[in-house]
Amino acid sequence: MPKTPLLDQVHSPADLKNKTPEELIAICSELRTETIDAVSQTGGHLGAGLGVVELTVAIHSVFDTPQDKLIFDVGHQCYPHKILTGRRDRIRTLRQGGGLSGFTKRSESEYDPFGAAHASTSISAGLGFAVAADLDGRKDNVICVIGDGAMSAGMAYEAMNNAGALNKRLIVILNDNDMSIAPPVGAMSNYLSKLVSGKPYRSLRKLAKNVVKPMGLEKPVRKAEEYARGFAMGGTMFEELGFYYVGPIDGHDVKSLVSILENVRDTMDGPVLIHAVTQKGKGYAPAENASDKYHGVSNFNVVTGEQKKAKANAPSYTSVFGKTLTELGEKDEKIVAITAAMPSGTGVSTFAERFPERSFDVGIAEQHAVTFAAGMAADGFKPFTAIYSTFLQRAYDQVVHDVAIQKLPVRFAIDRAGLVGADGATHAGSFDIAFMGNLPDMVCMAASDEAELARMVLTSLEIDDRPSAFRYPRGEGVGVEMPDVLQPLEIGRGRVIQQGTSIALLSYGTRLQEVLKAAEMLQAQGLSTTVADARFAKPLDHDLIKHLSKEHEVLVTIEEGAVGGFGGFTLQHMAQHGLLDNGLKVRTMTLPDTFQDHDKPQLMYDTAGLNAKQIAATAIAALGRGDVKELPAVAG
Ligand SMILES: Cc1ncc(C[n+]2csc(CCOP(=O)(O)OP(=O)(O)O)c2C)c(N)n1
Ligand SMILES: CC(=O)[C@@H](O)[C@H](O)COP(=O)(O)O
Ligand SMILES: [Mg+2]
Repeated sequence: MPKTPLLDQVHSPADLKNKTPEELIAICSELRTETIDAVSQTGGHLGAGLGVVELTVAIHSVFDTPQDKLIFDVGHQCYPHKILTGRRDRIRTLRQGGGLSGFTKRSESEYDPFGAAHASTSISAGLGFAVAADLDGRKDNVICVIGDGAMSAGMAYEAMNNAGALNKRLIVILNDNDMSIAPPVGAMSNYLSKLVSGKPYRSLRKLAKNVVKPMGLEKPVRKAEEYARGFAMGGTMFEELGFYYVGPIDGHDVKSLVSILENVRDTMDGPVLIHAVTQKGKGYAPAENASDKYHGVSNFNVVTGEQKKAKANAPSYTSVFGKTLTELGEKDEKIVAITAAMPSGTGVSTFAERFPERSFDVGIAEQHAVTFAAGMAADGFKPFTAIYSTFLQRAYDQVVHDVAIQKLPVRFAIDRAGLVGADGATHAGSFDIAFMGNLPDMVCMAASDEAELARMVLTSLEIDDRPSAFRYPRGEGVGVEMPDVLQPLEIGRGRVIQQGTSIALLSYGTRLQEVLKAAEMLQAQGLSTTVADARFAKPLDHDLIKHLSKEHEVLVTIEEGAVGGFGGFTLQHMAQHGLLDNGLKVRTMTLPDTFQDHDKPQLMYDTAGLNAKQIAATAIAALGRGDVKELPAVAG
């Protein structure tokens, strides 16, 4: 454990009050060391937190949190904040089962007034707090810390548009480190760079003049001054939106930060945007020098920065998607790939290396990504929109209104389907089976292994008269052999993997491996078991379902998705076609109807009851035969 004598005396933000600038600088240094040491043991998001150490210390020393509300956008940069707000003793449990969340979370601390993990929500939430305080007659300060990447999303502008009009007391700190997960993209990013490069950091003296004075002026005079100042600055978009713009300032100069924040706190009467320039990974050489600035890391050696990555036994699903799409792209010039700020996370980067002109990183803008794809599809292109399941939630109206209703052939590559582990409930890909499967004309597939995924990419390419989607999980494939020549799947046809007579296990997605293990357990009990891979949740394979229903005593569906998904679709079909009328025992195994906290995926699936033993136990319990020993429904 690093030596941190000053930080050891900080038990809550109150202990940061009345410190000298020199003491605050020393605390920042210790806080940085402590953050690095903790994440070296737990893994997690490191670069972003290192970039906001000074901001975090300055904010907590100036404002009265938790009465004043500090809202971190995304929340992946909040580890230093957790250390300062009474959670230091658990900081080495970050992202571990039962431990601290890797994001801000209301249930974890009163210092986390608003939970996050998806980007660009902070200004909206902050404005909500500001208005609530105002309506209650309280003078709380509300401080939102939002990154330049998160500033690319429409929600941030919707919020600023509203905030500028409402003119409430709201402080937005734009943490501009010129990085998203990948290098930031878009005109806004270029604009911020121009703002930063066009002016040296504003000195404290100049800022004092520019911040304190105008804020003390009467409103009409202040307006005139703002215009004049806007011209001097070249005019900032933020000012046009009704924010008082302060910056650019050095986000690592804790002394200046404290002065500026005090000024803003004591003089503002409307929305203020403080443009702080920071460095992602600041103060830790391996992070500063890494191309991804250590955005997300596994455990690592603090001295060398070397990350301890487990050896891969099979290619990841993401890489199989990226590689397959690139191969298909060689033969079909109409294929285009779209990512919303996750080029490497989705494997679109592989396609982009080969076809830069046909790849589009649109920034953190899932809604736009989907409608942008719809536009291209309407004009004869074949867009693959690769978005994590959890982030696709944000673009649901675009999926419905811009794609599905117009029956446009947008292909949705839904990565991170199912439970994702350490990122927890906010990132779980739980809902897409249900929310995509209930859309007319949508073709929905789930890969059970990496070879199946490759075939689904091709199948999706060939579906050119309506939208289609295929889902696959985070992490490694199963290690199956990849086909030399890809064959598309027949739409709406599943496959029987092993034929039995008593129990039918109908799997949708990568639980198939657990289902096969469950089948072995059942066979060992003398229960003849059929295993089928549904492949499609829409259209359902009616013949397969009929066969399974008619030829077995028990039918169990298994999926890595929330209630109302594949099992629900299957049950509804069976009910409407009389397949439930003859005593068949049906069980649907889904994720539980709860938001599951972070843990190792295998353990989360245990809690969800979706591992092999639990599948076998469910089938046996449904069978209800006295001569068959019931299995305990615990770890598979
Ligand atoms: C809606 C949504 N899309 C994508 C992501 C994935 N994501 C997490 S952090 C991040 C980059 C954020 O960049 P920025 O706001 O600049 O913060 P920094 O990491 O640079 O501090 C992205 C794209 C997300 N959390 N939410
Ligand atoms: C904070 C965030 O949303 C991302 O950084 C996310 O943690 C990435 O997850 P993967 O590691 O699955 O790409
Ligand atoms: Mg950034």
